Amino acid sequence: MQLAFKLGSKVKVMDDLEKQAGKVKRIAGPVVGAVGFNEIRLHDMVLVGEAKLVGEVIRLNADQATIQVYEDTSGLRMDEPIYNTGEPLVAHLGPGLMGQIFDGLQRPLTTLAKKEGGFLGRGISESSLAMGKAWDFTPVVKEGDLVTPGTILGTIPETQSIEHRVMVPQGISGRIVEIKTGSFTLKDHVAIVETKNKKHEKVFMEQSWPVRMARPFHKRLDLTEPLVTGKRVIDLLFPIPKGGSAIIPGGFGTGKTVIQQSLARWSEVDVVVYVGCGERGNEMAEVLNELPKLEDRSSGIPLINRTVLIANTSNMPVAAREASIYMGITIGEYYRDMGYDVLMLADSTSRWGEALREVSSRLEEIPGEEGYPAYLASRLAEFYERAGHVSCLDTVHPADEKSEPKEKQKEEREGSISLVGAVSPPGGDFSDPITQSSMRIAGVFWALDYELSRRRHFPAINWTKSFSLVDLSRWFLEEVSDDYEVMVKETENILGREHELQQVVQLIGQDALSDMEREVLLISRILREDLLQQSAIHDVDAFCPLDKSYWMMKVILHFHEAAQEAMKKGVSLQDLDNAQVLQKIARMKELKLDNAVQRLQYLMSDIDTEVSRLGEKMEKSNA
Ligand SMILES: Nc1ncnc2c1ncn2[C@@H]1O[C@H](COP(=O)(O)OP(=O)(O)OP(=O)(O)O)[C@@H](O)[C@H]1O
Repeated sequence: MQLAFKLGSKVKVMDDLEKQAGKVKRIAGPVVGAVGFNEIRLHDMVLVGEAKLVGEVIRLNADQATIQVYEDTSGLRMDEPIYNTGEPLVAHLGPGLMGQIFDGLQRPLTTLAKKEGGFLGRGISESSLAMGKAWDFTPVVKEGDLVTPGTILGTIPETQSIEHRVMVPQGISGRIVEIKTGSFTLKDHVAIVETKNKKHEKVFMEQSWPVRMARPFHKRLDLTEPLVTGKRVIDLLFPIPKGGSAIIPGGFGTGKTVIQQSLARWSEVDVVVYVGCGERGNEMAEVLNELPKLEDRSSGIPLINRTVLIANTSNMPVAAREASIYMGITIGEYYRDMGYDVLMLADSTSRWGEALREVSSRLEEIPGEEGYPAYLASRLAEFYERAGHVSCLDTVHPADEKSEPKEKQKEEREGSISLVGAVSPPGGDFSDPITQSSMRIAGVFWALDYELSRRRHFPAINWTKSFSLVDLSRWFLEEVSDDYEVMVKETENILGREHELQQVVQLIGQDALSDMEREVLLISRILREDLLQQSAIHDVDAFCPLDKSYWMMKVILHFHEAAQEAMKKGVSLQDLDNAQVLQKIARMKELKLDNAVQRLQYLMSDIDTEVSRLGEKMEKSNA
């Protein structure tokens, strides 16, 4: 019997594989035990049963293989065959990824939905990338050039926003003996490389990579530049560096999804990979419906042109959630290797951890904290460590510039992948193992607060519980202002003082505070309401550039300074609280971006004028 299956871009005829098929001997939900393989390796991808459900070997024990099945195993019977593909689970990487919606196994959901109708059955196979589509390839190397893995051979206009850079895959290096130009499909080769031992290797526009393995790069670079998100509370107080990782833990309805969506829309990155992992179907449907409609801030081009979506809802088999995270990061790394800044969003890593827990319990492993496997922390670390700012693998060494010193020939190509993982701890309790383990690994922690979200303070990032461990002060100093750090420290101090003073008020009452202390409460309220609160749906305020954020903070602190000076001279807190400029401060958020900084600078002098008028008024009434 001839069987064929299609996964990724490959169609495999299974004649030979059938001879070495194993047999189902144990079924426990998504975990299947099998025997009878001639040859099988850990992490080999297998097709289970007559339905050819996709699975992966996760344990080998004498002649027994344990398989994690990524599809629903209902109806699977004992002794059904299991075919070993002999390959690990790979991501198929090439033009056509942008704008796609995949499942965790990189099956293109939109194409399948058109083909199969609304409901997708089991064992469906479909090419991840459109194999028949023609792409315009323009070479950037010429015959005779020496190339190594990672060298860019040519470019393809993949979408309006992304120029796809075709790279030499791993394992091929040598001299270009043929380079094509024109329109080709993924089945056509675009170059031929003659290797050291005179073998001619064809290079295609598509390559594959095992999802569980990090893609290689030349070297890791320091994290020195912030990833500007346009969210004031993040950019000013808890910045994430380009190539860094952050977690957003938060209870039900605290705004995890809204933050992730606005990060996708507004962050200064070239490519976004959004992995919806184990979220409710209707929530995921909302994301899938809304993201494609959004437009890019600067270019106005639909966001979907630079976004890849991976959808894995809570009603899909748990094991597939595990794969979706790795699939997402591998696609992200591929674009990083082209020299892009990539942002990967995972919503939510808790659901991913739950999948690990479920599979681990079916494997009868000794449970760790709260039933999670003992390797939870190391798996999370492996995942977050794939974030980074890197110098990409080798670039071109033109044949005709042999005399140039080697360093000169190498043009450095840098790329970054920043990771943001939402965590949904049960009951919003941050002591759960996933929040705790992720917190230890990620350098940035944006703690979402139920109380703040209940008071409609969005983004509900709690400023006392959140942190950013990365020092980006030098960049801010050079790129924004030399008093940037002082301003941020002062803002943090005032917010911290408010917390202490509130505790005093709760214990002893308002009367226990001096006027100077009440002024601190006034300023902290202004900081909270007029600086940190920022609606994700406001026309102007949804995105706040760094210079506007800085000047807004500076204006408030300038008022604070002026108010304190005036109070020392006898101006009352009540007069300051009623100052006209406070209304202007409250409307700073709405200032249009084109002249916001200038208007904020004028506001600084308005503050001086009004506060000194209050001083004069007070002197007159005293006289
Ligand atoms: N930055 C924001 N600006 C304005 N409104 C917001 C913001 N963040 C959250 N909200 C409001 O809070 C609601 C809940 O947010 P969201 O769905 O993101 O929470 P969640 O934490 O993802 O919830 P779940 O636990 O259900 O996944 C939103 O529908 C919106 O009304």
